Amino acid sequence: MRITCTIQETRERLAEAKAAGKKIGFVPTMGYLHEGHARLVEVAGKHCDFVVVSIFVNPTQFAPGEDLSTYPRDAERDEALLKKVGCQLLFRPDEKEMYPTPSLTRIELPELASQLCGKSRPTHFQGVATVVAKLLHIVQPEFAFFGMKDGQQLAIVKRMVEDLNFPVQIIGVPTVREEDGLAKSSRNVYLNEHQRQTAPQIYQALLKGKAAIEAGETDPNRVRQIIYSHLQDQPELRIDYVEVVRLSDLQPAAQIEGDIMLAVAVYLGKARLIDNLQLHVKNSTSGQRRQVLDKGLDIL
Ligand SMILES: Nc1ncnc2c1ncn2[C@@H]1O[C@H](COP(=O)(O)OP(=O)(O)OP(=O)(O)O)[C@@H](O)[C@H]1O
Ligand SMILES: CC(C)(CO)[C@@H](O)C(=O)[O-]
Ligand code: BAL
Repeated sequence: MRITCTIQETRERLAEAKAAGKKIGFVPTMGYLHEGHARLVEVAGKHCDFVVVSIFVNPTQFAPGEDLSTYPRDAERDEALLKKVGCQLLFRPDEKEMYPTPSLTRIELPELASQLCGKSRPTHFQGVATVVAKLLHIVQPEFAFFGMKDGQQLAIVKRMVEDLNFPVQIIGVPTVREEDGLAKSSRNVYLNEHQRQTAPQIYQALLKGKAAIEAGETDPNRVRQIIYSHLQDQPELRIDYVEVVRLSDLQPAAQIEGDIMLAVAVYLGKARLIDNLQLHVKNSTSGQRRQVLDKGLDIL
């Protein structure tokens, strides 16, 4: 695995790979890697023959008062994990390399970015979209891989790429979970033992919402209420939001039909945790049971 810290050297390595006919897959991350990231790299490796991972804790997606300065970092462990899972190039720029001067260009998708996490993190997705655009321009991959755990981020990146005709296909990868259902996340390290025991209730709440849909619930507000009250029963959790939205535009779903997302954000101790279920619901027309499918890996 090669490691680059500059954009120029990254481009040189990529030019060599492209000249050798390699198909480039890209996995952008903020480091402190876990099995969720490893899965993205493995999926990328199955479909591409040169996998690039970036590690950059992007300051512009953190608001003042958020956890930029305490965001967990472990460069050596990250390097070892990436070598094991088959990354060919690790791009690890510092802030000066990515922002030699403050960026005066910003990419905004206000209709998508103001929903869900955007209500408590109003500048977050502008930072994400802009840095992802920069990274995609630097790496110019054929495929880029993002986790479905960050469902709003995935929807925003997909839409940006479509609207601005980036020559890349964005692939969503299903959420990797701990055995007890908690979505793997770098921020889980903020949880103390007791909070860690409570955290799987987030997934349990989402599963209750899904079970209600499977049992025939047709009212999105009722599904939302079921998830909400399960979370409310957990004394340590503070709910940021519970929403049932359409995946296409992240607007509240008017009905339980088609591609929808049950999405949750909670505060638990020092951590703000998000999770979601992305479902495809096919309502029956002639008395058959409704079909509720988990949306899987995007078809490549
Ligand atoms: N459990 C997971 N399963 C699948 N993909 C994941 C998982 N966790 C993170 N990812 C994906 O890895 C990529 C990099 O994410 P990031 O480095 O922010 O990790 P994270 O664990 O989500 O961190 P954070 O705790 O800040 O949310 C994103 O595309 C994200 O969706
Ligand atoms: C996509 C990303 C690397 C942009 O900084 C970040 O938001 C993340 O790790 O999900
Ligand atoms: N994976 C999301 C990055 C963030 O919360 O800043």
